[in-house]
Amino acid sequence: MPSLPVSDVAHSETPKDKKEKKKKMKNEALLEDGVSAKKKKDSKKRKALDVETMGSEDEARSETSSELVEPDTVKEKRKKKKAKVDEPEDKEQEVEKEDPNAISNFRISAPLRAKLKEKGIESLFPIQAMTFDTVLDGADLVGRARTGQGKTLAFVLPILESLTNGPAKAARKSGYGKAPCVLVLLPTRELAKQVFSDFEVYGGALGLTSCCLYGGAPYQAQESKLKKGVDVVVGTPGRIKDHIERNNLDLSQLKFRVLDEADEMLRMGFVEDVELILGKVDDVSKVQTLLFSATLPSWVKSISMKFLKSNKKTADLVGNEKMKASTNVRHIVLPCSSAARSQLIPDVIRCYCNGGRTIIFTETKECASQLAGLLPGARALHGDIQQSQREVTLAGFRAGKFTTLVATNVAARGLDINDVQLIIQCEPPRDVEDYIHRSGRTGRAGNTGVAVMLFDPRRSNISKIERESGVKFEHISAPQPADIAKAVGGNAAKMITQVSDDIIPAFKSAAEDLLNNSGLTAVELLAKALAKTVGYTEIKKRSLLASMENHVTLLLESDRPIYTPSFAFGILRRFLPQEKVDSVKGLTLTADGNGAVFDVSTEDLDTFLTGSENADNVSLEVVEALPSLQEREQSRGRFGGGRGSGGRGGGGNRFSGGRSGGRFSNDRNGRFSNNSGGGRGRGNFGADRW
Ligand SMILES: Nc1ncnc2c1ncn2[C@@H]1O[C@H](COP(=O)(O)OP(=O)(O)OP(=O)(O)O)[C@@H](O)[C@H]1O
Repeated sequence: MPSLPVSDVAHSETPKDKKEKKKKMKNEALLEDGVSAKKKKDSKKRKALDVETMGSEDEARSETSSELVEPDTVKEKRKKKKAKVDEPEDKEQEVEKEDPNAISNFRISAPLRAKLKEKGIESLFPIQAMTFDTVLDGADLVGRARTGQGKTLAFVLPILESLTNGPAKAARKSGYGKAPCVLVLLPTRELAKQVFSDFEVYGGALGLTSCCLYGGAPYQAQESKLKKGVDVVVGTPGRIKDHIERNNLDLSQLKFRVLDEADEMLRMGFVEDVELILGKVDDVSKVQTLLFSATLPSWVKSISMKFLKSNKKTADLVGNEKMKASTNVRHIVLPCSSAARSQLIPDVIRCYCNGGRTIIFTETKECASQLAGLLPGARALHGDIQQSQREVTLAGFRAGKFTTLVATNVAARGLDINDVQLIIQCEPPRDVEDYIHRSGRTGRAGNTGVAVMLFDPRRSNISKIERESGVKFEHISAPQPADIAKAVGGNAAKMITQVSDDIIPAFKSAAEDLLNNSGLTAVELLAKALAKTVGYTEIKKRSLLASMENHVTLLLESDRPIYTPSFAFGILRRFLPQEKVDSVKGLTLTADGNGAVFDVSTEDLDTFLTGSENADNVSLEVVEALPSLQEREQSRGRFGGGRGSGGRGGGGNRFSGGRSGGRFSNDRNGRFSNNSGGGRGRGNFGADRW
């Protein structure tokens, strides 16, 4: 474990000092689970960087795999080795003294250091600092850190150094037609392109060449790059396998293989392709294998034993920490029926996106297309969209040409897009890993963000995700007009004050007419102008339960506990005609077992309230905030849904943790099979979902 104390600055602070200090504090705050937390939790030293037992206890005993530890001497050793790379400049020495993670403290050569600085990177993030020497010195590695904490550079930097100044240098071939020495496998095309671009930028600084091989793009350009020869190949398993089978790709010279987002790649059914690709290396002892992800379910750890050497190292910045999702993200849940989603989402964006970008995740491709069509200015990204269009869409989103992307899980993993402030999940995902990765598209590299998950209280169960991700969800209800006005009013005012004064004369007489003839005060008129500026011209009251427009939420209580929905409906029938009882939406029991809440149309509100006044021992009132509600699992289990007290059987598939359909499953022996029955898993796996 690296010993990375951060010393205080004793001398009087220069502006540069202040900048460094600020950055350092930011990183410490961001990575409190990693490095600075260590300082705080001296007594619990091993908690933050916990050792992951690889496979079963027996397996672990038979292995020599170990967690990363950094004895005191390593830092000195690192300094000596670094001195061989080149001499530090004076100012670098200063930084080095202050910040043990400063890039000048690592064996990073001058051109790479310059490139990092050009990109604003002056010190390594904890996962990078922790694994740099290990990878450079030749070990296999399993690395886990939360989303957005820099896992990509954790493998890119030491690999590049190894190839140019380290152990792999001697073996590296050069010249026309050279076979690659690095192979990086990723689950999606978009992610492959992103990682490729890091290799291009940083590898380019060291004279190394890279290419990206992914499906949906023409073969020819990829073939000609391979023919010319490259140092690094990044790609998706299916296309890489195709190139191997076409004899375009020679893996005999490989020095590094990287499985990024390893669990997703294997879960998607790429396991056969991955095995075939990794099996192309004759002498495994000469190749280093690195495996990274923010989530490493136990079955991935088992499979890693097959691909990685027995003396592999593990760097786990999540470990046994309860919180597996990003700690920089505000995790929120909001009840909403599927019918109300498209009306609600624009207001959620208004309230929470803070002027930045939003990614909305849907469960199916069809939903993504439909929703993108309904939201002004939004575009869809999913597997049925042609690759060339996918690239245009993502490039447009990155460039800020539009600010709302509606995507399937194809965008859930790894994508690093600047200024994504808000993630909306239209319903709880099937797996906790999906939740962790989707919400991790915001709150990256020290920034903060908001992840809002919509759920239908009658259908979804969020407690499994809460339990397994360690997230404590903040419960909110649909933004009401006052919330929206508050959230966007400031923006609107800013937009108005930014309009040039030169424009005033042209509109002055129209403004005077309005003021004189509208019957409204100047403030009232200005309020209208502000609302119009941000496109909000109607007051729409929403229900709290299903977030439906022109509906309100009522709480029903009686002199007896309400244990079942049918009991609640029975009470309503005592004072309402059947057609009104049938119009009730989303009836859900309260957690205390004493009441039920439901939505009714504002038109029917009077009928309901008057009816209840005439009924004995019944109380009915409009609620402004939702009480705690029973979850589906709880109400069925306790009060007779016929699924047993665990609430997990039968239709519990969605949250059962079992992997349905063509998903990857593992049996007790740690052997893996793709239930879809052969073929490339991706095509068979959840065809409507990606
Ligand atoms: N040392 C560093 N200093 C500043 N920024 C960094 C550093 N390392 C990486 N970054 C930036 O942090 C962001 C997140 O990095 P990266 O995409 O590698 O995260 P990740 O851990 O792989 O996330 P995910 O699990 O979502 O794939 C990127 O924009 C990257 O450029």
